Amino acid sequence: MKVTVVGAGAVGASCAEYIAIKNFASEVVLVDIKENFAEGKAMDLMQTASLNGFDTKITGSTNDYSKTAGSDIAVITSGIPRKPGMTREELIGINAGIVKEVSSNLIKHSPEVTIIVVSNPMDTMTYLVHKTTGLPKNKIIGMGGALDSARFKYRLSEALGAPASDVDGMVIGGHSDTGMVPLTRLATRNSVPVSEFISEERLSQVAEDTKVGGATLTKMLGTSAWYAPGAAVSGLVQAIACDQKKIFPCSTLLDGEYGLSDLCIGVPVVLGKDGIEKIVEIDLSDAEKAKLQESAEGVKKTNGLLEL
Ligand SMILES: NC(=O)C1=CN([C@@H]2O[C@H](COP(=O)(O)OP(=O)(O)OC[C@H]3O[C@@H](n4cnc5c(N)ncnc54)[C@H](O)[C@@H]3O)[C@@H](O)[C@H]2O)C=CC1
Ligand SMILES: O=C([O-])CC(=O)C(=O)O
Repeated sequence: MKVTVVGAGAVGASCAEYIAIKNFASEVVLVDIKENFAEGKAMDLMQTASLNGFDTKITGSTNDYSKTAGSDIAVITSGIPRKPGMTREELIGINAGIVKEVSSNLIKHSPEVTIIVVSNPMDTMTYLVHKTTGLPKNKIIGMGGALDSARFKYRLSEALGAPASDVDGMVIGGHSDTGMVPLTRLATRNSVPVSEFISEERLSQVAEDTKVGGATLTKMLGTSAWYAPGAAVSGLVQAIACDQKKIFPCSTLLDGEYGLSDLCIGVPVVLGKDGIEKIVEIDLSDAEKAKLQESAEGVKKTNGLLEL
């Protein structure tokens, strides 16, 4: 299993590290445009192999895509992150050009690749990768919901005074400060609806804190987060590489599912060796449907800024 990670910055390197530590891939190739940067990150990570006990071979390349040839999975993290006070949508001007170029380069050398898109604004960048590569829709996956759901579980665990491992919950919709739809109605603590333990008011606060999870960290760190994003990407890569058939909310091209079409947005999907093997349509309440619809309108507005 060969995995390419484009962008050896904060998220790309974190993602490569988690993939290596989980020890399921034979090879990870890091690519960056900055001279010797990916090579340096790869060397630093390889020097953790004996310490962390993994056999994955990590190499780096300065924009030489021949080194990525035959990749099974590629992750696109190249592009600029936001600074405090910015929205993800404001990154489109620079990141669209980068994502377009990177995805074209990837498929030249790996025509069968499955691409996971991370660069923001992620739902729109995922749509752009469809338009650029023409890959089948099961092979293009946007990562946002896996991270947002992890943040939802973190906030739920805080509110419940319970470990995150005792909590389950999912966030669908666009990966934006206003577009996320945390499914509070379906969140559980060890199979018991969380509404049995906390008030509606507290649950609404959990949902609001979840939606601004990325912005909150950007304000604290001066740039956006990387540990949880890297871990979330590694979970998607592992599900595909190991054919796990796990459900994650991912941004995928919709064609009538949830009453939406011609956009990529976060909905639950089954991930396995063929990438997105199924889009799972769950019964949403009228209020949840309305929120998803509103979120989709936001994503479509951002898609409208693309020069296709
Ligand atoms: N979808 C999600 O849930 C998340 C998305 N992000 C997004 O991921 C992206 C990366 O974030 P960070 O790693 O924090 O940024 P970073 O600045 O640390 O790393 C980005 C890297 O991309 C490289 N790069 C730029 N243009 C390139 C090109 N044409 N080819 C190859 N490499 C290129 C840069 O040299 C840099 O090393 C941002 O757009 C950020 O908003 C970040 C966290 C979560
Ligand atoms: O907040 C950002 O800009 C980066 C991101 O998408 C996240 O951490 O959720």
